[in-house]
Amino acid sequence: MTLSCLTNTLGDLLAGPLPDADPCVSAIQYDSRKVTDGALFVAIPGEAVDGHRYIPEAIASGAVAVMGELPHDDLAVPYIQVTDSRKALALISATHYDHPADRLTLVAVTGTNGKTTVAYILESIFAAAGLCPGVMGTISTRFCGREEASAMTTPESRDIQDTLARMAAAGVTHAVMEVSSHALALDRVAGCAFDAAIFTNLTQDHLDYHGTMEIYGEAKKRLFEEHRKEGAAAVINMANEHGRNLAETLSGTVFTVGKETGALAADRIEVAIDGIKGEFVTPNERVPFASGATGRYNLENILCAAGAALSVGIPMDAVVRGVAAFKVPGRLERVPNPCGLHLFVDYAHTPDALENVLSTLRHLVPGRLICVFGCGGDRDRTKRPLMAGIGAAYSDLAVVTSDNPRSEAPEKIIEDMVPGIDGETSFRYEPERLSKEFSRKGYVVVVDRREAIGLAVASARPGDTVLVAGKGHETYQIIGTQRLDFDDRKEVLKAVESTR
Ligand SMILES: CC(=O)N[C@H]1[C@@H](OP(=O)(O)OP(=O)(O)OC[C@H]2O[C@@H](n3ccc(=O)[nH]c3=O)[C@H](O)[C@@H]2O)O[C@H](CO)[C@@H](O)[C@@H]1O[C@H](C)C(=O)N[C@@H](C)C(=O)N[C@H](CCC(=O)O)C(=O)O
Ligand SMILES: Nc1ncnc2c1ncn2[C@@H]1O[C@H](COP(=O)(O)OP(=O)(O)OP(=O)(O)O)[C@@H](O)[C@H]1O
Ligand SMILES: N[C@H](CCC[C@H](N)C(=O)O)C(=O)O
Ligand SMILES: [Mg+2]
Repeated sequence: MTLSCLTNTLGDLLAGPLPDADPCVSAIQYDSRKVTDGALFVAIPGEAVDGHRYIPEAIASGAVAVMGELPHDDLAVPYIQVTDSRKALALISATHYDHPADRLTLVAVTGTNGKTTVAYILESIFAAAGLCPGVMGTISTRFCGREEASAMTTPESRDIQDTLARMAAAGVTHAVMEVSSHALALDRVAGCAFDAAIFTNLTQDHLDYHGTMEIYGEAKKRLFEEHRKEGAAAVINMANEHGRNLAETLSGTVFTVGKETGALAADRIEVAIDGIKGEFVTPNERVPFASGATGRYNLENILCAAGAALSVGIPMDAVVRGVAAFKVPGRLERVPNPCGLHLFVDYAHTPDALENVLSTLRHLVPGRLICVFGCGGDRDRTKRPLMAGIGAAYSDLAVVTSDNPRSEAPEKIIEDMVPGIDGETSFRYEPERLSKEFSRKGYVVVVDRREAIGLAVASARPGDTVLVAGKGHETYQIIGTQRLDFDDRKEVLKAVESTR
């Protein structure tokens, strides 16, 4: 495609005169390290570094044109100045890949918690309907039997368009994307128009990036205001106040879920440790359903996915079969063991998620509840005491440990957490003083996650429950700049083996 075919779509984003030369562009890159012969390099002023610095490197690697925000009149290749590099990158990428979003039925899901789960449920529903699903999200990008582990929940715009084009070429008919608030704030989904957009919930996370809950909420709202196709439904979870407010303020088609008088609700719900059953209620019918996922919050996820599926024309019987079949790795994943313990691994890494998963287990399992958890480094610090408070309040024993410390000192992260624990109701045990017979509700600090899991398992009696929270499907632990092999599911089993 020629450079002018790409720049034609930029309209108001153009900030300077277009160059006379019109080379053929074979690829678009925003990272100079990936530039090869014939590429257009888009320089992004980032938070860590300024992409404009890498223009010489990109040209040396074969870039035939460059786009960026700063003025440049001295380059060896044509230069296009724009007002917003990220937005321009998204629009030209959509053009370069020939608008793959238009060749698929594309559903987006946003919200603080539940995106990955909803994406798995929708994938299962699409498959049950005999369609060919594709998914882009936290765990992986997968379609037509291929699966690539994800580096990000929502990739950069160019990579989204590239993946959607590969999906469409492979025969994917229905794709679902998790859309993070970072992606919305950084225009990664500009150039995508969705056939349905789902809102799960909005609770505290990512304040390190967004600053306030209001700004965080505004970022999420952009999905519904800017990225829906004409007539596409906003599928809104009415079980929380943010959802109810959003449903009121949005124009266009709003498909509410979880409200008795709405488009889709649930009735006669029974929540047990091995799953949920009940009836879907629409204005026209009542249909029984069952799922192997448990917890009220998963009922909300099921309703969100089912609502989106119905809104894009999937029949109810396929919805019910898809809901019965889905499984999400690392989300209340049971670890079978020979010791009579109830062992679970879950990805709860926000206060709301931890509260939901702990209160679910609290109501459904007998015996004592032991929870191992930490907080990620280089992420929202203000959630640390809140998570610690919740972890200790709901558990008989909270084992406070490290998650992914990243560049922070693990001990410092724990220092931020511990003040959130109510010392009146939770006794601080020293690790060496803790025995299986601990009788007072309390907490213990063990910085090393492997040792923390070992202590939790060693402290449990048959019939007790151990929840290892925060890392779910992750198969690594990030300490400093090292990414070390670490899988909570394997670590729990190893701990069981060594205490037998
Ligand atoms: C806060 C955030 O999202 N940052 C993203 C942002 O980084 P940035 O603006 O700091 O970019 P930068 O590193 O300064 O680089 C600027 C430009 O120079 C380029 N560059 C850099 C070096 C070089 O040698 N050559 C070169 O061309 C880079 O490719 C980039 O285009 O743009 C980069 C390029 O697109 C992203 O890689 C980076 O994601 C980082 C890795 C990240 O950790 N993001 C997380 C927080 C994130 O997005 N998470 C959400 C999930 C959140 C949730 O749980 O809901 C996600 O969607 O994954
Ligand atoms: N609807 C929900 N409401 C509250 N908590 C939830 C909900 N669904 C899942 N959770 C909790 O949040 C955790 C993360 O769920 P999930 O991976 O589906 O969310 P996500 O939005 O994709 O998260 P991330 O942004 O980190 O990728 C789960 O392990 C569970 O503890
Ligand atoms: N997408 C989330 C994942 C958090 C996972 C948790 N294990 C942590 O490292 O904090 C984030 O980057 O904030
Ligand atoms: Mg996710």
